[in-house]
Amino acid sequence: MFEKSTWIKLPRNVVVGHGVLDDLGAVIDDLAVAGRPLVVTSPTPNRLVGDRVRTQLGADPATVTVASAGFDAVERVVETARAEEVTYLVGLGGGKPIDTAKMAADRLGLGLVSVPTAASHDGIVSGRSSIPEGDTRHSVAADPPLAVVADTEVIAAGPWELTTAGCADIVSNYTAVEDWQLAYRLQDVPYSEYAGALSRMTAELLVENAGSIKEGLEESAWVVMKALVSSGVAMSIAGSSRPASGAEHLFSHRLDRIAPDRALHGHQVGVGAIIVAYLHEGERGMWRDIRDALSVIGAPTTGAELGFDDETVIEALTTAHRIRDRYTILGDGISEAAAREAVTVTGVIG
Ligand SMILES: NC(=O)C1=CN([C@@H]2O[C@H](COP(=O)(O)OP(=O)(O)OC[C@H]3O[C@@H](n4cnc5c(N)ncnc54)[C@H](OP(=O)(O)O)[C@@H]3O)[C@@H](O)[C@H]2O)C=CC1
Ligand SMILES: O=C(CO)COP(=O)(O)O
Ligand SMILES: [Zn+2]
Repeated sequence: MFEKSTWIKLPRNVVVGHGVLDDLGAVIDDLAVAGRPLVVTSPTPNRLVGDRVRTQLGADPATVTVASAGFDAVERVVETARAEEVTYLVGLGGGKPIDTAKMAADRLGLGLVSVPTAASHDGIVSGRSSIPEGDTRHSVAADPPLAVVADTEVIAAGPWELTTAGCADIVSNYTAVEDWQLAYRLQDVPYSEYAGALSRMTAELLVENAGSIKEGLEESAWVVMKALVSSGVAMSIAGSSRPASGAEHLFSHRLDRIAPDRALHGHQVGVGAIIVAYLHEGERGMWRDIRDALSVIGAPTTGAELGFDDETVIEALTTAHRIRDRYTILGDGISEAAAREAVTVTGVIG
């Protein structure tokens, strides 16, 4: 029995490769979003490639530079877009400017072109926007970018830790799907076989190929970008972040509340995925494969590597279920003893 219609929103053009920044003008022509753009960027990406992007966008496009994310930055973009009478936005950089632009584009009812300079998490391609503000850290629905132009030469030249964070965000899809299936079985949460299978396959491929993802190899940026796109598509099919966000994301959002910006999103959810895989499957489960894949890539596998002491890790794990109304293996909360055992056995603390 069909209860409702499904509206799957996806990017129309996804261009990933060496030097594709120079194809941005052609990609935008193909989208037929004629008119005046507003570039939303942050200091480093603007310095690195801002002029190269602007030269392809016609006469002297306006630019908003976002130094830190928040609703005030979204408001600044909205006001500038209205004042400049722009017809589409270009988000240039990591998650901070791209998500700011995504939320502003949604408010304005305008299209967004995403030009990531870092493959740091799947928000750079997805229909989810996450603006850190007050106690809210998790994403909300937003239209996905009309197009994604990801230049692997630019991304590979950036800090390797941003790419390892993107890898870890993908690896965490494994436990996200486990949690989603659990919620389906125990709580009748709607589950999409297509989105679940795509998301799990994306995580498994990355775990299997972890050995070939290496610093200094541009191909690694290409592999990770494709996986991030795949994860974004899974979320679009699901119409929620469920395929890519379970208890490991709740744990990360809780860490963000305790200490914003101490560690990268992807690194936190990667460590969360080790713990959550153990909670799901016990000693003989997937947690070792997840830990080993993260370790081979060079992503953190312990609380200390994230910059958190043992007690903070346990506090985050025992309170993570309060972050949002999303059923996971954490249920209504796990005991301190269970949390301590999970993080000790997996080597996340100690
Ligand atoms: N929509 C979603 O599902 C999600 C959204 N998010 C959001 O994304 C944001 C975090 O994303 P993240 O990408 O980590 O953050 P940033 O956009 O802040 O980028 C991380 C750092 O990398 C720098 N940088 C970016 N590109 C390059 C490059 N090519 N070379 C050198 N440095 C570079 C930035 O410089 P500078 O400081 O100059 O900007 C910044 O210091 C948060 O605001 C968060 O809320 C996070 C997870 C999921
Ligand atoms: O980061 C995400 C998926 O990787 C989005 O998840 P949240 O909805 O938990 O913010
Ligand atoms: Zn994530």
